[in-house]
Amino acid sequence: MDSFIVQGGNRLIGEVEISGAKNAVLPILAGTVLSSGKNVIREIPLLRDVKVMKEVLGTLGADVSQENDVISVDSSLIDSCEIPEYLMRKMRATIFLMGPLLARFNEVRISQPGGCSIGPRPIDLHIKGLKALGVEFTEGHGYLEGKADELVGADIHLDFPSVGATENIMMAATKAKGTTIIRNAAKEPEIIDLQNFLNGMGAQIRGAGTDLIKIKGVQKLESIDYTVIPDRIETGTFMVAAAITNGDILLNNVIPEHVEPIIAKLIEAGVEVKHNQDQIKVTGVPKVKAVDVKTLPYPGFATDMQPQFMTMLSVAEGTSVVTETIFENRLKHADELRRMGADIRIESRSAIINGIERLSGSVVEASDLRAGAALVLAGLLAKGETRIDSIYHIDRGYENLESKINNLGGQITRLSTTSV
Ligand SMILES: CC(=O)N[C@H]1[C@@H](OP(=O)(O)OP(=O)(O)OC[C@H]2O[C@@H](n3ccc(=O)[nH]c3=O)[C@H](O)[C@@H]2O)O[C@H](CO)[C@@H](O)[C@@H]1O
Ligand SMILES: C=C(OP(=O)(O)O)C(=O)O
Repeated sequence: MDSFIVQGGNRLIGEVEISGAKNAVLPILAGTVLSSGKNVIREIPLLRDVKVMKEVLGTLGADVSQENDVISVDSSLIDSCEIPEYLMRKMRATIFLMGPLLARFNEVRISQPGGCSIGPRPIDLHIKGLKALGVEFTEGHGYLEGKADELVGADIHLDFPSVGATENIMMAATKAKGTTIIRNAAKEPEIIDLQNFLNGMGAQIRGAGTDLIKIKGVQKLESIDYTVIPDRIETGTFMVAAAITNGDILLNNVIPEHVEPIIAKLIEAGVEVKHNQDQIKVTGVPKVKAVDVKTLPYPGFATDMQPQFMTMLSVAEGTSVVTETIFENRLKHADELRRMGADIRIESRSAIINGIERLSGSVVEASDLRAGAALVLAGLLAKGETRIDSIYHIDRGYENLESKINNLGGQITRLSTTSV
């Protein structure tokens, strides 16, 4: 397993190009199963999760090829509706295949998906929605099988605006008979991107981005050439990097509207943020001010930015409270930040953070993707050297993180297992 060695203390200054969004590209790649032709998806970020998705599509029978940031998926030869257990457990996003496979074959065979250790991540809302469309599920020997004579549109109320359940139901309903309505749907920008992608294939979906999505079933979906949106979490991570290193970073290829809650919190913390249509400039300050953060479904503050903010607030002026409401166990990075000297106390789902002068370099472990990103940020502002182990989590969701940071004047090196 690789590790990062980060030398702290450098100001990050310059320009960075934001990659395509992991959370948009994964359901979109799964959605290519819905057509029977050659699909081209552009601005693909080079991530471990994308590699896994390509492998899954290949196992189903698709012909998948990649040149730089463009992936072609010829889904005409897909002839299987079963995902092997070893692939299912590699990441959470394998679950996105459930809707498209059901739409295409009226059948699917999967096991529980894997993913970061941030608390239990049930799939009951996905199942409940798909059942409403007429799918019957049976479970046994670690596998879950779904079958339907045909998918029929339904009126579905989600108990919680789950991103994945909204996307799975949207994809399953594209070819269902009649109209499906999803109420209390998730409103994340990646859902709008999925709607745009599916409508480009000929689907009839309206309402993504609001809490009511209407899907009128169609008989056939065509292949498509589609470019995914930029990653708002990578964007936010670099914004925090500028803020905490007293840096000055111009972020290119961004959609400022998607990071409004992050911009608002940074400004509240005393950081200067300016933007035009597709660029954001963040200028840090010697010391940020304490702010309280509570994660909520979009357009609330993203849970995927909570760990990075915890790093920032660990050196803020004053006391901050960070409350995680989306995932049950997503405060583990507090333990690692404490190893670096942070003063953080956990009370239930909140972290009470007394800002200290400076973190100190240490050996820490990434427990999940964003915890890993938070530790990289911590290493950048710490005194001395920080070693971050288990960075395979970070590779799931950040394209070339070390070279992007080094280009801005940071100092990160990757050590492979043999040299650690
Ligand atoms: C690939 C992808 O897009 N991942 C994102 C997606 O994950 P994901 O789609 O898994 O997140 P959800 O919105 O579904 O989960 C939010 C909450 O709902 C619960 N839940 C979800 C489904 C279900 O059937 N039952 C249930 O109880 C989860 O346990 C969690 O507590 O949205 C999360 C919340 O913004 C982000 O952190 C992830 O980065
Ligand atoms: C939790 C995350 O992703 P996933 O849902 O793919 O595990 C994340 O991106 O922070």
